[in-house]
Amino acid sequence: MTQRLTVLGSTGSIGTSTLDVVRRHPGRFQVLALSAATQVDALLAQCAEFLPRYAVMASAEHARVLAEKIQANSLPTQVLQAPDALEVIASHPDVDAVMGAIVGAAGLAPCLAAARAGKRLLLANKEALVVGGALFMHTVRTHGCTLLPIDSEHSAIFQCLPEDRGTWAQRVDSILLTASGGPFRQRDPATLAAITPEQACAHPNFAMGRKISVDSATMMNKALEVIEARWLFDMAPEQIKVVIHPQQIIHSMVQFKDASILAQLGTPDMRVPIACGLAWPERIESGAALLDFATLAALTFEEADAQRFPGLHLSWQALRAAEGTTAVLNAANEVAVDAFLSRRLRFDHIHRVNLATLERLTPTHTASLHDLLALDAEARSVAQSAVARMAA
Ligand SMILES: NC(=O)C1=CN([C@@H]2O[C@H](COP(=O)(O)OP(=O)(O)OC[C@H]3O[C@@H](n4cnc5c(N)ncnc54)[C@H](OP(=O)(O)O)[C@@H]3O)[C@@H](O)[C@H]2O)C=CC1
Ligand SMILES: CC(=O)[C@@H](O)[C@H](O)COP(=O)(O)O
Ligand SMILES: [Mn+2]
Repeated sequence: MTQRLTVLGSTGSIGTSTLDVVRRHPGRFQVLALSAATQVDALLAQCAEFLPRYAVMASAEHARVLAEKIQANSLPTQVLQAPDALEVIASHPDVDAVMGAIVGAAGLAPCLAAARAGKRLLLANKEALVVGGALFMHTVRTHGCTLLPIDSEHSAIFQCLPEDRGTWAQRVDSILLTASGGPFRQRDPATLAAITPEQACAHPNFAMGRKISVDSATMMNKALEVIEARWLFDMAPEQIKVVIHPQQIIHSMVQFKDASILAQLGTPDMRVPIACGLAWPERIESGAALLDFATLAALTFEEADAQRFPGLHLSWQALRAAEGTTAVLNAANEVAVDAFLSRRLRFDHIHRVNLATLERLTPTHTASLHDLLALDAEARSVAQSAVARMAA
């Protein structure tokens, strides 16, 4: 049966890869809704190709421009813009599956809406779990949502874990998240102050959005992924380990109680976990190249250097601190990365902003979406002040 799809963040790296997989399977998927923030012409082109019923832009001005162009091109798509338009397309009764590919905490409310509506939710937006993990997983469990991880490491773990979730506690010892180490894995830490956004965004294996690329360079991406794994797989913080594997052929591993390890391998191409999530439990062609073991170079592993990547350990610390501390860390990091990308903050000061924000703010209320969004806003304000102090 045709799967009717909403793609949140369709103009981004994950969004366009999702539509590339969809394009390869005519008749299997129907795109019901798409969303973007700023790229009007890219969304217009997607509307012309996939003819969705709805398109959402994040701001009224962008929505107005898109609506004019949709009309000028005689397309059938209705443009929506309202604070809750993303939630509307994420929970629409005619939608079967939602791809959560918005970057940052902005994706939390629509992903939660999809979970609350019991959708099949393909989750790339790791920040949604970092901000709202407990509430998010409670909503998934109580509303019949099928949650499928899209982040490559978590898709790998999902594929390696036994299907019967009830047996994990007896069978699984730990999770081994692999990390590339980013573009500065071998760079002298003393030279990190002069890093430019262009250098930081040059990921060794994946072409991704700018925010996650900077996170990979600081290894804050792996810190967010440790927190994401804690919630997705209900593991204690000490059961989640990180190992650098620069080639990113092994996408992550599960270590069992008997010392056996299962790993998932493949070409580093996000269309693989996306196709896996779109079709699960079936398997469909993704467009990715097959791994050629005859020409594959050595697979190597190393420990992350705490001096070069001081942010990595904040994940375990935040998970052990008061609930909501991971939301504070996420907000601080979003503010700091944005300041770095707009050349208002040094690369090596991203960690200092994160630390300063964590030191200033102890969360108290985290039970509802409203609480979490208020905490997110407060942490952003504290982090902005830290950025201003460091830039002065
Ligand atoms: N890229 C990758 O390979 C991977 C990404 N992820 C995760 O997937 C998510 C998306 O990453 P990626 O595709 O790289 O990011 P991109 O920056 O490439 O794309 C983000 C998408 O979200 C939209 N968007 C941005 N801000 C807002 C907002 N405030 N409200 C609504 N929409 C918004 C953008 O619209 P517009 O472009 O129109 O401005 C775009 O469509 C992130 O959480 C990331 O960590 C996980 C694993 C791998
Ligand atoms: C493709 C993906 O899932 C990204 O999270 C990517 O793996 C980044 O990896 P590193 O953060 O290890 O560089
Ligand atoms: Mn990842």
